[in-house]
Amino acid sequence: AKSHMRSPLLGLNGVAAMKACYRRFDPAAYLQYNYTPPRADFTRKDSIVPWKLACLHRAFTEGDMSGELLVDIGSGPTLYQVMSGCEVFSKVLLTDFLEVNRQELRRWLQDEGQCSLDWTPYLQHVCKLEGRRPSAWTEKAAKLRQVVADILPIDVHCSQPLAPDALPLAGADCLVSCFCLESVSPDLAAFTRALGHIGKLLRPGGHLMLIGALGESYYFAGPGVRIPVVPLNEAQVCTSLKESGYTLIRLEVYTLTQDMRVGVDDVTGVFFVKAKKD
Ligand SMILES: C[S@@+](CC[C@H](N)C(=O)[O-])C[C@H]1O[C@@H](n2cnc3c(N)ncnc32)[C@H](O)[C@@H]1O
Ligand SMILES: O=S(=O)(c1ccc2c(c1)CN[C@@H](CF)C2)N1CCSCC1
Repeated sequence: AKSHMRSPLLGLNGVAAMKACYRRFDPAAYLQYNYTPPRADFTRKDSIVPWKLACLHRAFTEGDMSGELLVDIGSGPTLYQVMSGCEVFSKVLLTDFLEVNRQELRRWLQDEGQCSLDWTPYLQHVCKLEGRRPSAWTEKAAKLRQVVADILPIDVHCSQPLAPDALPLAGADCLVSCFCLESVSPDLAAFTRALGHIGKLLRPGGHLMLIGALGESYYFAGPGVRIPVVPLNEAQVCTSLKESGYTLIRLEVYTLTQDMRVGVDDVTGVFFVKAKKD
């Protein structure tokens, strides 16, 4: 009977249970679910991709950024999140908890082919935002391959998420993190703690670009791979930022249209935060 079917995750603490879920994360499926149409439809003005890429472009190019080192926290198998930043920072570090994701990134960066997703439309769109002709995407791809210095293991639940020698003593000049913290934390307290842990990687006065899901309680990272998510609202995001030593510069919210709700998760909105470390 069902009753004796105890979940193998029971008995683990919340963080350990989340880590057990991630052992089944399927990069190719994840990319297919989230980074192809209808969610990634460049022909539609109201699609979420143009909105997110525009938020990142504006945040990186409005003139208040300085320094050399940008670190992407929980990169996963995706690169869109550093396509604007790679023109502003001379060194970019990508990070993820899973080797399968680090491998996916390495495959693209070493241009070995067999990538799970073609990032060209994303590169072309960011070129357009920069006032360049879309055919400059090959130069942007080369720039990205040139500035990404490494792809490192990370665990945002550790008080020191990266290896001790991964960053210069002063820390990173800028962090970007997309759909990571709320997707890897068992509850709001763990989300806020993780925000504090990554804050320690950032120099005072450095910027954090945080993108994440609002109102999401689960998502699928492969067929039958259901991963729990901390459902957040805007107020909780703002409170967690303040509690973790950041000053909010801007919060923007995108509410997903009905046709963007494709069954791979129950996300209702996406937030974009630009903040500064106190
Ligand atoms: C929902 S995906 C986000 C991927 C990508 N940043 C994006 O924008 O789509 C969450 C990522 O967090 C990673 N992750 C899981 N546990 C983690 C942990 N404890 N610390 C840091 N990253 C973790 C996963 O491997 C996965 O790549
Ligand atoms: O905002 S998305 O639709 C998106 C992208 C990624 C995710 C979600 C939503 C919601 N579930 C998250 C689970 F962690 C992952 N988007 C997909 C197209 S490109 C820009 C990002």
